[in-house]
Amino acid sequence: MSAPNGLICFTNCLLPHEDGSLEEKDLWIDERRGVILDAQRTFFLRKERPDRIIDLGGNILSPGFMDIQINGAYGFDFSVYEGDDDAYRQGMRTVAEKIVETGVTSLVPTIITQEKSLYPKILQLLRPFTASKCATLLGWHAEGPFIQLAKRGAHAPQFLMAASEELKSFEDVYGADNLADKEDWLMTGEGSSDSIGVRIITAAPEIAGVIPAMEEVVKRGVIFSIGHSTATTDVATEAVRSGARLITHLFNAMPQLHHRDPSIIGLLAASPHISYPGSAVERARNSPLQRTESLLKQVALSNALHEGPKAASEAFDDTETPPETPVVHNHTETDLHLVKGKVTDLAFERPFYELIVDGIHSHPNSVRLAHSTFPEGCILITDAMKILDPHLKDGVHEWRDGKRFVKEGDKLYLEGTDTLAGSVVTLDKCVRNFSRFTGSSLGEAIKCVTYNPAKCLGLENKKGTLRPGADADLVVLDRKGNVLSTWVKAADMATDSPSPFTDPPNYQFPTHRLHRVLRNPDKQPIVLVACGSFSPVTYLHLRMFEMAMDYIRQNTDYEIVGGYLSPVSDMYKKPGLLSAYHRVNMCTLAAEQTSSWLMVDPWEAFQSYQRTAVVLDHFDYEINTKQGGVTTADGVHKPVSVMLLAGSDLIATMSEPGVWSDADLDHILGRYGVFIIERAGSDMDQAIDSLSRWRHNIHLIHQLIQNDVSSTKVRLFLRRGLSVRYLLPIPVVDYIEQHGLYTDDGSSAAEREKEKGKEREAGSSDKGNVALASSSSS
Ligand SMILES: Nc1ncnc2c1ncn2[C@@H]1O[C@H](COP(=O)(O)OP(=O)(O)OP(=O)(O)O)[C@@H](O)[C@H]1O
Ligand SMILES: NC(=O)c1ccc[n+]([C@@H]2O[C@H](COP(=O)(O)O)[C@@H](O)[C@H]2O)c1
Repeated sequence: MSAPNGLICFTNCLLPHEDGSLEEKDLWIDERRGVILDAQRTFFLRKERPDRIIDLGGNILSPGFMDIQINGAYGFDFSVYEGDDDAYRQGMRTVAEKIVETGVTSLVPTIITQEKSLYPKILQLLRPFTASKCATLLGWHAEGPFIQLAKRGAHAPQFLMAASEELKSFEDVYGADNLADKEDWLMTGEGSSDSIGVRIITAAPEIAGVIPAMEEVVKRGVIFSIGHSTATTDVATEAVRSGARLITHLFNAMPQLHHRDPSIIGLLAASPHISYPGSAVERARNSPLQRTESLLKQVALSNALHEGPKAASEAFDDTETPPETPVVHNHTETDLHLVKGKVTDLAFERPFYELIVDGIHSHPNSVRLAHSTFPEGCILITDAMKILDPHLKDGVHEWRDGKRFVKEGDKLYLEGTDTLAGSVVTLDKCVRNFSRFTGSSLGEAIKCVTYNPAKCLGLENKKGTLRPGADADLVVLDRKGNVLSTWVKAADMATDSPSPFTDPPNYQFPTHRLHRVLRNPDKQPIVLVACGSFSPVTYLHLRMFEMAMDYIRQNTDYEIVGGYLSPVSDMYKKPGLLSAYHRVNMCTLAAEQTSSWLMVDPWEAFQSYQRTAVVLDHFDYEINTKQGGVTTADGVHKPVSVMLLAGSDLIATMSEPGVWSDADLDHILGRYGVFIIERAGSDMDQAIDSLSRWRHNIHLIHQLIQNDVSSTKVRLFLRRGLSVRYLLPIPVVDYIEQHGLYTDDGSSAAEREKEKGKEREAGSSDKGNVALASSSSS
């Protein structure tokens, strides 16, 4: 028998291709590594078979959706930082956990114009974030403050500014660290190392200093997006030539299409005739920015003198007489096409553009106009505000700075104004709307929330795609485009499951030895959980808890309120693994008869294989959610920290490729933490070498009296008829004898071979003299 390989095959489904077509095909993923596999290689070359085959009943299996502009959701606003880092991180986590119900598996949190001093702090907190059962937060999108007053929408006018010192102004505002070169940027962050950091800045290119700063900022890996702007065609074109790659919420907060000066919107149909000689920065310094700058001054003056912010109407540019059509600059005379339908390839790379397809921010005709002009650049976004929550009712809601929003269906506006302020539409609804508004297929609509945004961000090998090696972020949709389930890095988010865990029949979480009241109210309560085969349980397994107890008492602020052995499921199929029934019985005898505080939880043992991250979630759920944690003698509730207890050999496997997924490691070591017991033959420092980013949550405990008893050696002794007394608790020895366990009977020849291989390894290692002892006695 072999250990489960974690392979899942989705079958009977339609897969979207990157060109927008749909094809009936299977998809293979690797649950342990959280990635998509090359089905041909896995099945035919590696001759692997899936552990699980999931029949999707003819539904669509799409890459997970990506939202590159979202201001908040589920009550949390990425733009509001109230001085508490933990509260902010918790808000990020809430959004990441809940947004998966809308099919979104990665997103770029967006902050609108802030008071200057807040940027460095918030952007630091918004470094990439991955955790189990959560969508990935890819980085940040900063909209403002270098934007056009006249097109500010809901941005606070007093915080808008010009970039008079060009690059320095950008560094002053966002923080030089946050604008560091992409190679350095993540090094100081707290995100996981496999994070792919995304930084987007929305700015108005006509604002003084923006274009001159742009080339350097773009060179450092930041995506530049044109938005909240009154840029003329010349200026907008200049911005793209200087590196702008995206247009922020097309049609909104920009001049409307004018045939003589189509401005930003016109970039979607950029003509091959557009061509400018000279350096981009020089051109920018001498370019016709004066017109827009003088408009900016006029508006600022009118604000100061008259009615305040409202004076700058969104439509003010429409009252301007459009200039003459700019002169065609391309003088090269080339042969013209003779073949119908052949179009000149543009040297000018048209920017991607965002569309809010809620039926409110843009008319369906406009959506269709944009998409049919440049389908490859189309990206759907929600631009959602913190009240985005598909379960929320219509009404008035608090925003910030004493302002309030009104939500009417998918429409959201500032109370007492007509100003649209972001949206409350979900991205899956945008996909459905888009398909209906444009008449495009569902596959083409999916492309606008998967492949197109991924390509814009340069992530098309990792996200928004079904390419082998990409993250297994997936959404199952019915043929109407409704989300049926969402997977992040191969983990099923089970969005519609009422309880997060499946319990075995008649299961009850053991609490009879859990201390409900802390002895010392100043300490933090902690529960230790040891996961393993326990085939059979040895004295060392039990001593691990005693060693941890001594260490915790002497070195930490924790107080242990419980300790649990959690035997692994039979599905783990490790050589020498006796049935869960016997392993749980032996652990129970050992705990109940030799310890005053240890318990055995059979939850993991009596069901299909559960990853350790999920097992820790289960303990957290039982102790903190269901039991409500513990209390102090004064009745104050305290949540209990759940921590893994493991030997250094187990922790060493965390650096082996393919055994633990990155998301699980982040969950186990980032969210929970571990106490590691030194084990002969497995160097502790080496074991945690690649886990340094979670070092604060990793505690190393040396064995002061070395004991290298292992279950493998015990099984070997039993097979040879040798005594195992004083290696295991006596009740366990008696149980083994009574039930005739660990003889060769009952296991297949193949299993016996594997087991013997393992025993040979154990015997020949310097861990002990099993081979010697057994050969001298046989
Ligand atoms: N002698 C030991 N020293 C330190 N840790 C140990 C020792 N024996 C077991 N452990 C730890 O106990 C936990 C449960 O281990 P497991 O049940 O797999 O025991 P094992 O003795 O390693 O089993 P096997 O020999 O079957 O591989 C693991 O975290 C393992 O590292
Ligand atoms: N990805 C995972 O969650 C993962 C990987 C390897 C081992 N484990 C756990 O480690 C424990 C001990 O495993 P071994 O008995 O193989 O040392 C088991 O409980 C097993 O479930 C978990």
